[in-house]
Amino acid sequence: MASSNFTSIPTIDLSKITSPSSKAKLLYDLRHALLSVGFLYVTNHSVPDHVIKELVNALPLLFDLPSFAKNEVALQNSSHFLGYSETGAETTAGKVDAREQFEFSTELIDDWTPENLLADRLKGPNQWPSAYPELRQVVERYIEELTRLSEKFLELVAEALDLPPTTFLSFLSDQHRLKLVHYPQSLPGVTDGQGVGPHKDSSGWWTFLLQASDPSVKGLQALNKSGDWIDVPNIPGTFVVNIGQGFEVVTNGVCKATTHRVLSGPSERFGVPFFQGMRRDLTKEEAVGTLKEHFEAGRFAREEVGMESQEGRQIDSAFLRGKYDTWGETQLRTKIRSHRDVGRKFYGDVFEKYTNDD
Ligand SMILES: O=C(O)CCC(=O)C(=O)O
Ligand SMILES: [Fe+2]
Repeated sequence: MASSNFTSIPTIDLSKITSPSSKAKLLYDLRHALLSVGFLYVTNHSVPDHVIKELVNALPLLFDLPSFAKNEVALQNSSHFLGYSETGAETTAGKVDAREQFEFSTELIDDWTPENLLADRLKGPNQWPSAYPELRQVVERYIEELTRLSEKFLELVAEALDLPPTTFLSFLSDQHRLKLVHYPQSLPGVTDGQGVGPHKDSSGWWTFLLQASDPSVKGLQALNKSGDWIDVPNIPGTFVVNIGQGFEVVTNGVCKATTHRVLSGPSERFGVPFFQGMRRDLTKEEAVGTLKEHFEAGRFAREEVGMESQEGRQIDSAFLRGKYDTWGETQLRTKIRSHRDVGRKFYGDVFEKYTNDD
């Protein structure tokens, strides 16, 4: 296997599933990507072209809507953290991100009552902008396709890690989240501004990112194990796939969530991350304990596994450090810390606790 210190991102061709010999090669390559990189591209992923194109075409129209049309679906209205947040409303790694975004999820009803887990309040309906009625169908179709792809992918991941294909499916949530993100072009004279700061994805299992601008538009970078930032170029026909913090926990740190960031640049950029969700009621005990023996058994005990750069190690991972009991609570904490106005409005009882627990 190649060195862990990656300088480019591997590509996994999902059409190789069809024959046993090419599938063996796919699983071998995937295992390397999982253990040593944490970032990969998938090609031949079977998501229909037209589903992707319709979404890509919708993005400039959506972000061109006047402010009042965007703010009609403001994230501040939603105890589920679903809706529009304007540039300046989000911070990562202590700095303001230069991006605006619409956050959607699997369409669910809000049936939360105070007797339920507080984190179950994250579950609820989307807000759809009335100025763009066609958007709902486009987004729902895309979420449906990505839900399917991400489940199929999770089965391959299990096989690549010597586990039965369905191993990870029981950890899945009923709610997956999708963000439509717009990074405005940076101001003249400003180079390498923060589109989104260094982070590991905290929404769950795996992220499937569509880089939705022209391939000449750069910005996304992943941190390798020596602490160098590696460009993740936009390759047409692919999704960028990366490990989230939940998966890092369940694999006992054998598969690390890779730290990444987006730099803003001279051209505007669109990105569409799909975050495959993890059960909100999953406890740390269950997450770490279920596959502990498998991941500690020595089969992954190569020098580079589990290694991480200094900068990567410093990324906040509250669930891993055992601060809160459930995955859902950790996710709620992250959301409240990123969107403090929503936190104050809907989660006043826990706001101080979650924002002052460093
Ligand atoms: O826009 C991108 O390319 C990446 C966005 C991202 O990493 C995130 O929102 O978690
Ligand atoms: Fe991310």
